[in-house]
Amino acid sequence: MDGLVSMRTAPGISFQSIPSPNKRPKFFLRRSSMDLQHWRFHFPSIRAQQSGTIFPRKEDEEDSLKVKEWEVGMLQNEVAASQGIRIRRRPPSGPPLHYVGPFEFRLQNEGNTPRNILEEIVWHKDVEVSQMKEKKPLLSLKKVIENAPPTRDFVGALKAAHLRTGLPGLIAEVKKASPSRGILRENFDPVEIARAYEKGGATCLSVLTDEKYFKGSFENLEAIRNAGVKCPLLCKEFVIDAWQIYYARIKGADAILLIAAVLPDLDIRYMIKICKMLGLAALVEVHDEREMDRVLGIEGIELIGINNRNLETFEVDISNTKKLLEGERGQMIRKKDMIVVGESGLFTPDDVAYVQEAGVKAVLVGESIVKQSDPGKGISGLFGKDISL
Ligand SMILES: O=C(O)c1ccccc1NCC(=O)[C@H](O)[C@H](O)COP(=O)(O)O
Repeated sequence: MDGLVSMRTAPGISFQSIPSPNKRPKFFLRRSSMDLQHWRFHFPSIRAQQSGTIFPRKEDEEDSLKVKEWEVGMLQNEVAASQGIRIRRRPPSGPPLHYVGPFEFRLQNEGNTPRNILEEIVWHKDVEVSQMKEKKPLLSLKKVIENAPPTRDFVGALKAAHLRTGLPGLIAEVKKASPSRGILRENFDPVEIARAYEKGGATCLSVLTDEKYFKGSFENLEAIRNAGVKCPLLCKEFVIDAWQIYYARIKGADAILLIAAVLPDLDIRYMIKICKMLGLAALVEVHDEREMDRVLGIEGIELIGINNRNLETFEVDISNTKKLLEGERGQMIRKKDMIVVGESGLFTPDDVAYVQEAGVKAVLVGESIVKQSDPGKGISGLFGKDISL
Protein backbone atom coordinates (compact mmCIF):
# COMPACT_ATOMS: atom_id res chain seq x y z
CA MET A 1 0.00 0.00 0.00
CA ASP A 2 2.93 2.37 0.62
CA GLY A 3 1.07 5.10 2.39
CA LEU A 4 -2.07 4.66 0.33
CA VAL A 5 -5.08 3.59 2.34
CA SER A 6 -8.41 2.62 0.78
CA MET A 7 -11.69 2.98 2.60
CA ARG A 8 -14.83 0.95 1.96
CA THR A 9 -17.51 2.82 0.02
CA ALA A 10 -20.19 2.24 -2.60
CA PRO A 11 -19.46 0.13 -5.69
CA GLY A 12 -17.24 2.04 -8.01
CA ILE A 13 -16.17 4.59 -5.43
CA SER A 14 -13.29 4.53 -3.04
CA PHE A 15 -11.81 7.06 -0.72
CA GLN A 16 -8.09 7.08 -0.30
CA SER A 17 -5.72 8.88 1.96
CA ILE A 18 -2.38 9.94 0.54
CA PRO A 19 0.60 11.27 2.40
CA SER A 20 0.82 15.01 2.07
CA PRO A 21 3.93 17.14 2.55
CA ASN A 22 2.71 18.38 5.94
CA LYS A 23 2.23 14.78 7.05
CA ARG A 24 -1.55 14.98 7.31
CA PRO A 25 -3.77 12.79 5.19
CA LYS A 26 -5.79 14.44 2.49
CA PHE A 27 -8.77 12.71 0.99
CA PHE A 28 -9.94 12.48 -2.51
CA LEU A 29 -12.65 10.58 -4.22
CA ARG A 30 -11.63 8.06 -6.83
CA ARG A 31 -14.22 6.94 -9.37
CA SER A 32 -14.14 3.67 -11.23
CA SER A 33 -16.04 2.72 -14.36
CA MET A 34 -19.17 1.69 -12.48
CA ASP A 35 -22.31 3.65 -13.09
CA LEU A 36 -22.34 6.29 -10.40
CA GLN A 37 -25.56 7.99 -11.41
CA HIS A 38 -27.60 6.14 -8.81
CA TRP A 39 -25.21 6.99 -6.00
CA ARG A 40 -24.91 10.60 -7.05
CA PHE A 41 -28.66 10.95 -7.06
CA HIS A 42 -29.19 9.46 -3.64
CA PHE A 43 -26.11 10.87 -2.04
CA PRO A 44 -25.69 14.62 -2.49
CA SER A 45 -22.42 14.76 -0.56
CA ILE A 46 -20.79 12.50 -3.20
CA ARG A 47 -22.31 14.64 -5.94
CA ALA A 48 -20.69 17.72 -4.47
CA GLN A 49 -17.32 16.11 -3.96
CA GLN A 50 -17.03 14.62 -7.42
CA SER A 51 -16.22 18.03 -8.78
CA GLY A 52 -12.66 17.58 -7.57
CA THR A 53 -10.23 17.00 -4.74
CA ILE A 54 -11.62 17.73 -1.31
CA PHE A 55 -9.79 18.95 1.74
CA PRO A 56 -11.98 18.65 4.84
CA ARG A 57 -11.41 20.91 7.83
CA LYS A 58 -8.80 19.34 10.05
CA GLU A 59 -11.00 18.96 13.11
CA ASP A 60 -13.79 17.28 11.11
CA GLU A 61 -11.54 15.10 9.01
CA GLU A 62 -11.91 11.79 10.82
CA ASP A 63 -15.55 12.22 11.71
CA SER A 64 -16.65 13.20 8.23
CA LEU A 65 -14.83 10.26 6.70
CA LYS A 66 -16.51 7.89 9.15
CA VAL A 67 -19.90 9.39 8.38
CA LYS A 68 -19.37 9.12 4.63
CA GLU A 69 -18.18 5.58 4.93
CA TRP A 70 -21.18 4.71 7.03
CA GLU A 71 -23.68 6.47 4.75
CA VAL A 72 -22.42 4.89 1.56
CA GLY A 73 -21.98 1.49 3.17
CA MET A 74 -25.49 1.62 4.57
CA LEU A 75 -26.94 2.58 1.22
CA GLN A 76 -25.09 -0.16 -0.58
CA ASN A 77 -26.04 -2.79 1.99
CA GLU A 78 -29.63 -1.61 2.11
CA VAL A 79 -30.04 -1.87 -1.65
CA ALA A 80 -28.46 -5.33 -1.72
CA ALA A 81 -30.29 -6.61 1.37
CA SER A 82 -33.63 -5.33 0.09
CA GLN A 83 -33.09 -7.66 -2.87
CA GLY A 84 -32.21 -10.58 -0.57
CA ILE A 85 -28.49 -10.44 -1.39
CA ARG A 86 -26.48 -11.84 1.49
CA ILE A 87 -23.06 -11.42 -0.09
CA ARG A 88 -21.35 -8.22 1.06
CA ARG A 89 -19.25 -6.63 -1.65
CA ARG A 90 -16.41 -5.66 0.68
CA PRO A 91 -15.37 -6.37 4.28
CA PRO A 92 -17.58 -4.27 6.58
CA SER A 93 -14.68 -2.32 8.04
CA GLY A 94 -12.63 -1.94 4.88
CA PRO A 95 -9.85 -4.09 3.49
CA PRO A 96 -7.53 -5.71 6.02
CA LEU A 97 -4.69 -3.30 6.70
CA HIS A 98 -1.24 -4.50 7.50
CA TYR A 99 0.35 -1.13 6.85
CA VAL A 100 1.51 0.55 10.02
CA GLY A 101 2.23 4.22 9.70
CA PRO A 102 0.94 7.74 10.20
CA PHE A 103 -1.99 7.32 7.85
CA GLU A 104 -3.44 4.07 9.07
CA PHE A 105 -7.03 4.13 10.23
CA ARG A 106 -7.55 0.58 11.40
CA LEU A 107 -5.21 -1.87 12.97
CA GLN A 108 -7.92 -4.35 13.77
CA ASN A 109 -9.18 -6.98 11.39
CA GLU A 110 -12.41 -7.13 13.32
CA GLY A 111 -15.49 -8.16 11.37
CA ASN A 112 -13.39 -8.86 8.31
CA THR A 113 -14.08 -12.55 8.14
CA PRO A 114 -16.12 -13.60 5.10
CA ARG A 115 -19.28 -15.49 5.96
CA ASN A 116 -18.83 -18.07 3.22
CA ILE A 117 -16.69 -18.99 0.22
CA LEU A 118 -18.64 -16.88 -2.26
CA GLU A 119 -18.19 -13.81 -0.08
CA GLU A 120 -14.49 -14.61 0.28
CA ILE A 121 -14.13 -14.87 -3.51
CA VAL A 122 -15.96 -11.57 -4.01
CA TRP A 123 -13.79 -9.73 -1.46
CA HIS A 124 -10.66 -11.07 -3.07
CA LYS A 125 -11.97 -10.17 -6.53
CA ASP A 126 -12.65 -6.62 -5.43
CA VAL A 127 -8.98 -6.10 -4.54
CA GLU A 128 -7.76 -7.98 -7.62
CA VAL A 129 -9.93 -5.97 -10.00
CA SER A 130 -8.92 -2.61 -8.56
CA GLN A 131 -5.27 -3.59 -9.06
CA MET A 132 -5.90 -4.76 -12.63
CA LYS A 133 -7.75 -1.54 -13.42
CA GLU A 134 -4.77 0.49 -12.29
CA LYS A 135 -2.59 -1.39 -14.79
CA LYS A 136 -5.09 -1.43 -17.66
CA PRO A 137 -7.47 1.51 -17.50
CA LEU A 138 -10.83 1.22 -19.23
CA LEU A 139 -9.85 3.65 -21.96
CA SER A 140 -6.98 1.41 -23.08
CA LEU A 141 -9.32 -1.61 -23.18
CA LYS A 142 -11.82 0.32 -25.29
CA LYS A 143 -9.11 1.10 -27.83
CA VAL A 144 -8.21 -2.59 -28.17
CA ILE A 145 -11.90 -3.50 -28.57
CA GLU A 146 -12.20 -1.12 -31.53
CA ASN A 147 -10.01 -3.52 -33.54
CA ALA A 148 -11.10 -6.80 -31.95
CA PRO A 149 -12.58 -9.57 -34.10
CA PRO A 150 -16.38 -9.98 -33.84
CA THR A 151 -17.87 -12.17 -31.13
CA ARG A 152 -19.60 -15.47 -31.81
CA ASP A 153 -23.29 -16.02 -31.20
CA PHE A 154 -23.35 -17.93 -27.90
CA VAL A 155 -27.14 -17.99 -27.47
CA GLY A 156 -27.76 -18.73 -31.16
CA ALA A 157 -25.37 -21.70 -31.00
CA LEU A 158 -27.22 -23.19 -28.01
CA LYS A 159 -30.62 -22.72 -29.65
CA ALA A 160 -29.40 -24.30 -32.89
CA ALA A 161 -27.85 -27.29 -31.10
CA HIS A 162 -31.05 -27.93 -29.17
CA LEU A 163 -33.16 -27.70 -32.32
CA ARG A 164 -30.80 -29.93 -34.27
CA THR A 165 -30.31 -32.70 -31.71
CA GLY A 166 -33.37 -32.48 -29.48
CA LEU A 167 -30.90 -32.58 -26.56
CA PRO A 168 -29.71 -29.76 -24.33
CA GLY A 169 -26.80 -27.87 -25.90
CA LEU A 170 -23.63 -28.58 -23.94
CA ILE A 171 -21.50 -25.83 -22.40
CA ALA A 172 -18.41 -27.84 -21.44
CA GLU A 173 -16.31 -26.33 -18.68
CA VAL A 174 -12.53 -26.03 -18.81
CA LYS A 175 -11.86 -26.16 -15.08
CA LYS A 176 -8.73 -27.32 -13.32
CA ALA A 177 -9.90 -26.97 -9.73
CA SER A 178 -12.73 -25.67 -7.59
CA PRO A 179 -13.14 -24.66 -3.95
CA SER A 180 -15.57 -27.54 -3.32
CA ARG A 181 -13.68 -30.31 -5.13
CA GLY A 182 -10.03 -29.23 -5.05
CA ILE A 183 -7.86 -30.25 -8.01
CA LEU A 184 -9.99 -31.97 -10.66
CA ARG A 185 -7.26 -32.64 -13.18
CA GLU A 186 -3.52 -32.62 -12.51
CA ASN A 187 -2.44 -32.88 -16.12
CA PHE A 188 -4.26 -29.77 -17.28
CA ASP A 189 -3.77 -28.46 -20.80
CA PRO A 190 -6.64 -26.01 -21.46
CA VAL A 191 -6.28 -25.99 -25.24
CA GLU A 192 -6.11 -29.78 -25.47
CA ILE A 193 -9.21 -30.09 -23.27
CA ALA A 194 -11.07 -27.43 -25.30
CA ARG A 195 -10.27 -29.25 -28.55
CA ALA A 196 -11.39 -32.58 -27.09
CA TYR A 197 -14.67 -31.00 -25.93
CA GLU A 198 -15.31 -29.49 -29.35
CA LYS A 199 -14.55 -32.79 -31.09
CA GLY A 200 -16.81 -34.58 -28.59
CA GLY A 201 -19.82 -32.43 -29.52
CA ALA A 202 -19.79 -29.49 -27.10
CA THR A 203 -21.73 -26.49 -28.41
CA CYS A 204 -20.00 -23.85 -26.27
CA LEU A 205 -17.17 -23.83 -23.76
CA SER A 206 -16.96 -22.26 -20.31
CA VAL A 207 -13.44 -21.22 -19.31
CA LEU A 208 -12.64 -20.48 -15.68
CA THR A 209 -10.49 -17.37 -15.45
CA ASP A 210 -10.26 -17.01 -11.68
CA GLU A 211 -6.73 -17.88 -10.58
CA LYS A 212 -6.86 -18.08 -6.81
CA TYR A 213 -9.85 -20.36 -6.31
CA PHE A 214 -10.14 -22.25 -9.62
CA LYS A 215 -6.58 -22.22 -10.95
CA GLY A 216 -7.85 -20.68 -14.17
CA SER A 217 -6.61 -17.65 -16.08
CA PHE A 218 -7.37 -15.14 -18.80
CA GLU A 219 -4.35 -16.59 -20.60
CA ASN A 220 -6.25 -19.89 -20.85
CA LEU A 221 -9.22 -18.10 -22.37
CA GLU A 222 -7.02 -16.26 -24.84
CA ALA A 223 -5.07 -19.41 -25.74
CA ILE A 224 -8.25 -21.35 -26.45
CA ARG A 225 -9.58 -18.49 -28.60
CA ASN A 226 -6.31 -18.28 -30.53
CA ALA A 227 -6.02 -22.04 -31.02
CA GLY A 228 -8.77 -22.06 -33.65
CA VAL A 229 -11.47 -23.55 -31.44
CA LYS A 230 -14.79 -22.53 -33.01
CA CYS A 231 -17.17 -23.00 -30.07
CA PRO A 232 -18.34 -19.70 -28.52
CA LEU A 233 -16.61 -19.10 -25.18
CA LEU A 234 -18.07 -18.16 -21.81
CA CYS A 235 -15.69 -16.28 -19.54
CA LYS A 236 -16.44 -17.89 -16.17
CA GLU A 237 -15.53 -15.09 -13.79
CA PHE A 238 -16.91 -13.44 -10.69
CA VAL A 239 -17.95 -10.17 -12.27
CA ILE A 240 -18.36 -7.32 -9.80
CA ASP A 241 -17.25 -4.41 -11.98
CA ALA A 242 -18.10 -3.47 -15.56
CA TRP A 243 -14.38 -3.19 -16.30
CA GLN A 244 -14.16 -7.00 -16.18
CA ILE A 245 -16.63 -7.27 -19.05
CA TYR A 246 -14.44 -5.14 -21.31
CA TYR A 247 -11.41 -7.17 -20.24
CA ALA A 248 -13.16 -10.47 -20.99
CA ARG A 249 -14.09 -9.15 -24.43
CA ILE A 250 -10.49 -8.40 -25.35
CA LYS A 251 -9.37 -11.81 -24.07
CA GLY A 252 -11.69 -13.59 -26.49
CA ALA A 253 -14.96 -14.09 -24.59
CA ASP A 254 -18.28 -14.35 -26.40
CA ALA A 255 -20.29 -14.47 -23.17
CA ILE A 256 -19.84 -13.62 -19.52
CA LEU A 257 -21.41 -14.79 -16.27
CA LEU A 258 -23.42 -12.50 -13.98
CA ILE A 259 -24.27 -14.01 -10.59
CA ALA A 260 -27.53 -12.73 -9.08
CA ALA A 261 -26.38 -13.74 -5.57
CA VAL A 262 -23.63 -11.15 -5.90
CA LEU A 263 -25.03 -8.37 -8.10
CA PRO A 264 -27.95 -6.09 -7.27
CA ASP A 265 -30.54 -5.52 -10.01
CA LEU A 266 -29.11 -2.12 -10.92
CA ASP A 267 -25.71 -3.69 -11.64
CA ILE A 268 -27.27 -6.52 -13.66
CA ARG A 269 -29.26 -4.04 -15.76
CA TYR A 270 -26.21 -1.89 -16.36
CA MET A 271 -23.97 -4.85 -17.18
CA ILE A 272 -26.51 -6.36 -19.57
CA LYS A 273 -26.44 -3.09 -21.51
CA ILE A 274 -22.65 -3.16 -21.65
CA CYS A 275 -22.71 -6.77 -22.86
CA LYS A 276 -25.12 -5.86 -25.66
CA MET A 277 -22.92 -2.93 -26.64
CA LEU A 278 -19.88 -5.22 -26.82
CA GLY A 279 -21.66 -8.05 -28.63
CA LEU A 280 -21.42 -10.42 -25.66
CA ALA A 281 -24.09 -12.74 -24.31
CA ALA A 282 -24.76 -12.68 -20.56
CA LEU A 283 -25.50 -15.86 -18.64
CA VAL A 284 -27.38 -14.62 -15.59
CA GLU A 285 -27.08 -17.20 -12.84
CA VAL A 286 -29.63 -17.83 -10.09
CA HIS A 287 -29.88 -20.40 -7.34
CA ASP A 288 -33.18 -19.78 -5.60
CA GLU A 289 -36.71 -18.53 -6.24
CA ARG A 290 -36.01 -15.03 -5.06
CA GLU A 291 -33.07 -14.62 -7.43
CA MET A 292 -35.12 -16.10 -10.26
CA ASP A 293 -37.96 -13.64 -9.62
CA ARG A 294 -35.54 -10.71 -9.59
CA VAL A 295 -33.99 -11.81 -12.86
CA LEU A 296 -37.37 -12.41 -14.51
CA GLY A 297 -38.15 -8.77 -13.74
CA ILE A 298 -35.11 -7.49 -15.66
CA GLU A 299 -35.53 -6.67 -19.34
CA GLY A 300 -33.14 -7.97 -21.98
CA ILE A 301 -32.05 -11.26 -20.38
CA GLU A 302 -31.95 -14.13 -22.87
CA LEU A 303 -29.98 -16.72 -20.94
CA ILE A 304 -30.66 -17.83 -17.36
CA GLY A 305 -28.45 -20.33 -15.56
CA ILE A 306 -29.90 -22.30 -12.67
CA ASN A 307 -27.04 -23.38 -10.49
CA ASN A 308 -27.76 -26.61 -8.63
CA ARG A 309 -24.81 -25.81 -6.38
CA ASN A 310 -25.37 -23.51 -3.46
CA LEU A 311 -22.28 -21.33 -3.72
CA GLU A 312 -22.40 -20.50 -0.02
CA THR A 313 -22.56 -24.08 1.29
CA PHE A 314 -21.40 -26.20 -1.72
CA GLU A 315 -24.50 -28.36 -1.41
CA VAL A 316 -25.50 -29.73 -4.84
CA ASP A 317 -29.05 -30.83 -5.66
CA ILE A 318 -30.19 -31.15 -9.26
CA SER A 319 -33.84 -31.00 -8.23
CA ASN A 320 -33.19 -27.28 -7.76
CA THR A 321 -33.51 -26.85 -11.54
CA LYS A 322 -36.94 -28.49 -11.50
CA LYS A 323 -38.08 -26.48 -8.47
CA LEU A 324 -37.22 -23.16 -10.10
CA LEU A 325 -38.91 -24.01 -13.39
CA GLU A 326 -42.22 -25.12 -11.95
CA GLY A 327 -45.44 -23.16 -12.26
CA GLU A 328 -45.58 -19.50 -13.23
CA ARG A 329 -41.83 -19.08 -13.43
CA GLY A 330 -41.56 -21.77 -16.09
CA GLN A 331 -44.50 -20.26 -17.96
CA MET A 332 -42.94 -16.82 -17.97
CA ILE A 333 -39.63 -18.23 -19.20
CA ARG A 334 -41.35 -20.02 -22.08
CA LYS A 335 -43.36 -16.89 -22.90
CA LYS A 336 -40.21 -14.80 -23.02
CA ASP A 337 -38.47 -17.52 -25.09
CA MET A 338 -35.50 -17.55 -22.69
CA ILE A 339 -32.90 -20.30 -22.74
CA VAL A 340 -32.38 -21.94 -19.38
CA VAL A 341 -29.06 -23.60 -18.61
CA GLY A 342 -28.94 -26.34 -15.96
CA GLU A 343 -25.64 -25.95 -14.12
CA SER A 344 -23.58 -28.18 -11.80
CA GLY A 345 -23.80 -31.70 -10.48
CA LEU A 346 -24.65 -33.42 -13.78
CA PHE A 347 -22.92 -36.79 -14.08
CA THR A 348 -25.13 -39.27 -15.94
CA PRO A 349 -27.55 -39.50 -18.89
CA ASP A 350 -30.34 -39.72 -16.31
CA ASP A 351 -29.22 -36.40 -14.79
CA VAL A 352 -29.26 -34.75 -18.22
CA ALA A 353 -32.69 -36.22 -19.00
CA TYR A 354 -34.00 -35.05 -15.63
CA VAL A 355 -33.05 -31.39 -16.14
CA GLN A 356 -34.19 -31.51 -19.76
CA GLU A 357 -37.57 -32.77 -18.58
CA ALA A 358 -37.63 -29.84 -16.15
CA GLY A 359 -37.30 -27.45 -19.08
CA VAL A 360 -33.63 -26.64 -19.75
CA LYS A 361 -32.36 -26.28 -23.31
CA ALA A 362 -28.70 -26.27 -22.31
CA VAL A 363 -26.47 -27.72 -19.59
CA LEU A 364 -23.21 -26.47 -18.13
CA VAL A 365 -20.97 -29.32 -17.05
CA GLY A 366 -17.48 -29.33 -15.54
CA GLU A 367 -16.37 -31.99 -13.10
CA SER A 368 -17.90 -35.11 -14.66
CA ILE A 369 -16.24 -34.53 -18.05
CA VAL A 370 -13.01 -32.72 -17.20
CA LYS A 371 -11.96 -35.59 -14.92
CA GLN A 372 -12.04 -38.18 -17.72
CA SER A 373 -8.72 -39.13 -19.34
CA ASP A 374 -10.35 -38.19 -22.67
CA PRO A 375 -12.75 -35.32 -21.86
CA GLY A 376 -14.34 -35.73 -25.32
CA LYS A 377 -15.31 -39.32 -24.49
CA GLY A 378 -16.52 -37.99 -21.14
CA ILE A 379 -19.22 -36.18 -23.14
CA SER A 380 -20.54 -39.41 -24.68
CA GLY A 381 -20.57 -40.91 -21.19
CA LEU A 382 -22.57 -37.96 -19.90
CA PHE A 383 -25.19 -38.12 -22.67
CA GLY A 384 -25.16 -41.91 -23.02
CA LYS A 385 -24.29 -41.62 -26.71
CA ASP A 386 -21.97 -39.93 -29.15
CA ILE A 387 -23.34 -36.40 -29.65
CA SER A 388 -20.58 -35.29 -32.04
CA LEU A 389 -22.44 -36.60 -35.08
O1 LIG B 1 -17.57 -25.41 -7.89
C1 LIG B 1 -17.37 -24.78 -6.83
O2 LIG B 1 -16.82 -25.30 -5.85
C2 LIG B 1 -17.75 -23.34 -6.74
C3 LIG B 1 -17.52 -22.66 -5.55
C4 LIG B 1 -17.84 -21.32 -5.44
C5 LIG B 1 -18.37 -20.65 -6.51
C6 LIG B 1 -18.58 -21.31 -7.70
C7 LIG B 1 -18.28 -22.65 -7.82
N1 LIG B 1 -18.47 -23.34 -8.99
C8 LIG B 1 -18.95 -22.78 -10.19
C9 LIG B 1 -19.92 -23.70 -10.80
O3 LIG B 1 -21.06 -23.56 -10.50
C10 LIG B 1 -19.44 -24.85 -11.61
O4 LIG B 1 -18.12 -24.66 -12.03
C11 LIG B 1 -20.25 -25.19 -12.86
O5 LIG B 1 -21.61 -25.02 -12.73
C12 LIG B 1 -19.94 -26.66 -13.26
O6 LIG B 1 -20.27 -27.50 -12.19
P1 LIG B 1 -19.82 -29.03 -12.13
O7 LIG B 1 -20.33 -29.71 -13.36
O8 LIG B 1 -20.47 -29.58 -10.90
O9 LIG B 1 -18.33 -29.04 -12.07
